[in-house]
Amino acid sequence: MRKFKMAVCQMLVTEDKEENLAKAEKMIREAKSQGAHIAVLPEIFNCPYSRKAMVQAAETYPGETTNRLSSLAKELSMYIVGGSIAEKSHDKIYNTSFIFGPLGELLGSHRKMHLFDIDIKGKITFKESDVFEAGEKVTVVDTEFCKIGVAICFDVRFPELMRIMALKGAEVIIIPAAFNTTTGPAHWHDTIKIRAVDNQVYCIGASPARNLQSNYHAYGFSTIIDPFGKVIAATKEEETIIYGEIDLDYLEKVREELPLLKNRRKDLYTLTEL
Ligand SMILES: NC(=O)CCC(=O)C(=O)O
Repeated sequence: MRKFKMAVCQMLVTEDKEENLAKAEKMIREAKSQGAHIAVLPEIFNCPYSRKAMVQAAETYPGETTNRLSSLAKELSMYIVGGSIAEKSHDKIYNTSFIFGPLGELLGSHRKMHLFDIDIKGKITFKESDVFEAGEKVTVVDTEFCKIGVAICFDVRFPELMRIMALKGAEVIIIPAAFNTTTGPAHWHDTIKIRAVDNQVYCIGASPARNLQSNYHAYGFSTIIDPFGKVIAATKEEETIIYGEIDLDYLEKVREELPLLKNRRKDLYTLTEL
């Protein structure tokens, strides 16, 4: 199939894990009823984005959250990009996205590679590395439609990672994220857009809705951008689902008409991973 429908579930995440899992399920069911083939959840969707909550909610794989996502993917016969959760592995915790196919099978998982450690004076200080270890591999999964790259939030700021995914064949890059109200307005829209334009991919940014009861105020503004940089779906802070059609023939046309990937000077520069 050269065209398929993507749903981004911008869910409101609360302190109640069961409530979050039920909300995710409800939104994914709604996405399916609207004809979506792939549903995407936001970064850390089963608990608040805080050190204490993430440590408490951490689960091994397989575990409660991933079992539920896998069963739902199978029942609905759809792809689910499970945002991310705190994944416990041995004595470490990772910020991990689990991706399930329509048989409920695990297609891949991405452990956030770049941890969100920032200190913008008087605005926002966050040290994700107090909780998480960084992941070490680039994630591109195969689906019946195309290859899909998955990276998590702060990862999107590293253009080499996005380029490697495109060079590994990704035509869609999905970014479960939770930008904040300082860097969100400044960088979220432009960063997602330029990653789509540079790599001539569909770029999908999936945020939680903004919860003013929580200590960390997610920016929201989930979006789907096409390979020419056009916003094909977007929202603001509220809880909602956005939908967009991914058209692989259009992507091919953009790549033919504006041949960026083809015209790289590999004789002069290269990425060492490839
Ligand atoms: N959860 C995150 O990685 C937040 C990233 C972010 O807000 C940024 O500015 O980058």
